Amino acid sequence: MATPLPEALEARYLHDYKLMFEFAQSHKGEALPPAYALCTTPFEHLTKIKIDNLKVEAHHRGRYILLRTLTPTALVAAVGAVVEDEVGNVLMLQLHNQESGVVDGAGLSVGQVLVVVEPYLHVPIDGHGAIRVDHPSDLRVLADWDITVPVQWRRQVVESELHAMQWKAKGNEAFNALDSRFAIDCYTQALSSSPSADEALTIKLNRALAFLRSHQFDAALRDLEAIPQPSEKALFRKAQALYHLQRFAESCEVHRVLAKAFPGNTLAQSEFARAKARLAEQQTGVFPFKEMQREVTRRSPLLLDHATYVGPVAVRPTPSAGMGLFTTRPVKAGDLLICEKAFACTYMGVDDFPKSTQIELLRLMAQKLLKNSSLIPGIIALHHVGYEGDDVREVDNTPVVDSFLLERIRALNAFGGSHPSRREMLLETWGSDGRVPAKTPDVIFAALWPLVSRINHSCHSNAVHTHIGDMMIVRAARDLPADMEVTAMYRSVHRDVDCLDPDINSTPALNFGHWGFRCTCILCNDHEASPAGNLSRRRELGLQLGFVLGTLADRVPNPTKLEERLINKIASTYVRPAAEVPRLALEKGYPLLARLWARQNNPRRAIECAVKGFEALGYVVEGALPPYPSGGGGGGRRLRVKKWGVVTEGLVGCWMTLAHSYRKVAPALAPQAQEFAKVTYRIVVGEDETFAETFAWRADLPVGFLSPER
Ligand SMILES: C[S@@+](CC[C@H](N)C(=O)[O-])C[C@H]1O[C@@H](n2cnc3c(N)ncnc32)[C@H](O)[C@@H]1O
Repeated sequence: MATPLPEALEARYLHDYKLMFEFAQSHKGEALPPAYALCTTPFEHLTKIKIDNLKVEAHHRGRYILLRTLTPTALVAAVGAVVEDEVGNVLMLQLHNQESGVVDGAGLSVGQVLVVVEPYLHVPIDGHGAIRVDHPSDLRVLADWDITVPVQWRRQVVESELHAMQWKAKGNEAFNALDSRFAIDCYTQALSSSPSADEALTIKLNRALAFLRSHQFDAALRDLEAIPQPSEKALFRKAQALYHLQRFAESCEVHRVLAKAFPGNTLAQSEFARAKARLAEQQTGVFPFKEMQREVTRRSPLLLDHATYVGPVAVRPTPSAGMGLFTTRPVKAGDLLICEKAFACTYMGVDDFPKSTQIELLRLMAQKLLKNSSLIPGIIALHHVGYEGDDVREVDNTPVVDSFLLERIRALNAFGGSHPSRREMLLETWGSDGRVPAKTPDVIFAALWPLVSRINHSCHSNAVHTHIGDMMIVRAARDLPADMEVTAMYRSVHRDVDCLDPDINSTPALNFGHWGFRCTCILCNDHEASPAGNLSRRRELGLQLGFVLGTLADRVPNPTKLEERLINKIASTYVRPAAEVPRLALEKGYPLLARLWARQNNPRRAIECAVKGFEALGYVVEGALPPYPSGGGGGGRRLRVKKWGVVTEGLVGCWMTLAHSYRKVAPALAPQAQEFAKVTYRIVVGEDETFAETFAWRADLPVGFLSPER
């Protein structure tokens, strides 16, 4: 018989429950404990231990502890619950990286029986002690009928002789009550209660649906593939499982069979269309970018339903930076190299506890892998120098994954950020004058894009990654030959004023410590070779220029000699030519001056400044400066970027200013300049489908849209 929780202890539980929240507060933001191995010993070889025998900060290898929750689980920093052992000793349980069923909503209910294998009693310096479970597979949530559950802890009477179909009915009931975990347990019990062949098929079909709902797509497929002559439902569910595993070609194959056999299934038709759309994206790299941009201003969380496209790139070893990404054929500036759906992605409000996105991302990664072990090899192969972990994939016939290994992978490979890339670009071009979509929420995201994570860093990168929701887009930032290593910028150290301060004991190149490398790009090398006096002067003048330009931008433009003098002084702090070492300190100066001259109706000065702006960032632009052919036809004059420099958000507006000014003095060059604005926009925003609508706004301004026909 089930025993109720002892009433006499109620007051104490309440006290402990309160304690739990205090405990959670004291663990908030606590770093991970030292890495420890997950339990790889089969359960049958473990022996039981009680709370009283646990030693502080010890991992009790070869042991397990049987616990019952006295409170519901609650999520504060980690998931916590008060638990007791069989003799009524009480302790906190602190769970990490567990599935949503444990984390969300009601979590684990009161009276749930659990096993923690090889328990670890962790006592942080200033906090309360707890059995801490970092590896999700070290926690086993027991079904009521599990033989390990003591009789007095059983919550319901389970007749030992239920028939398969009675278990199935129980499973259906749980499924309808949205308890997928319990439903799966019941169906599994049904399958081991000697069902007839036909009954087994129905049970598997039902269990597959419960697996689908709890995102266990591998397990759903296993059940469905065991059905010899798949029914309409079986085919539909199989197509769904394959879709969610991003196996779109196979999903379409199954849909084709389904459509032929059951042409009247309209839901299947629309799902088939969805799978075909994903397959087309995967194969062609053509995405509905405009719609995606619209979606991310409307939706939260910003998770999009799209495929991953791998363009002309491949992962290969590099001479000194581990693996890297290389082009497989020549590409042009702006070409799409990758458009990747995140493996896992989490968003939080900017005011949330800053570490929580990282903690949640780790949990999502762990859960996705545990639920779909076919994905484990691809993720654990990612860069993780510094922690090896055990290479055990399965214990007691259940997939396992080392949380500390995943944490290392997260730390070295995941990206985080705030604004969507388009918003960054809009802010850069228009400032905060209302052009930024008002509804775009301020969020912090953290996500893992496994293929993009193979790209190594360079401060002068030849590719740019941008994102729309959880889709990461990588485009070439200059023309690249075949077999060239693709690089991207992890962190913009050369724009960070603090990094440029020679008095502070940091140089840009050293700012990659967390990733374990020292950057040797041309910018970092030049920075280290530059006299300290030049660097401090550059920083000081840069701050002055920022201030002057900031005030100018807000009022009626009136460029003066002051800005030009400051810009020239900054230029003189660089020793090597800009075509070799781009001058990032001048990133904003010339483009803004160009814009101001254009507003002053002085196109020639505007063109001069815009071109200087490109040159300062390492560009070699041909055909841009006078003399221009007379007669307005342009005489076949071509504007040509002979060499691309650093691609920045601000340069889109600079190209538009150039186009605006050409309209007055060399009209044939205007559309050409605008085309370069579009390529630059494509690189820094990820797509150019929203280019026209962005620049149609305030067409009268020097950075407004020009050609009415576009
Ligand atoms: C996101 S991973 C990049 C892919 C990684 N090279 C791999 O083997 O999968 C980041 C790691 O790559 C290496 N790395 C990235 N950029 C580098 C650079 N410029 N120089 C040396 N190592 C670099 C560092 O070990 C860094 O921790």
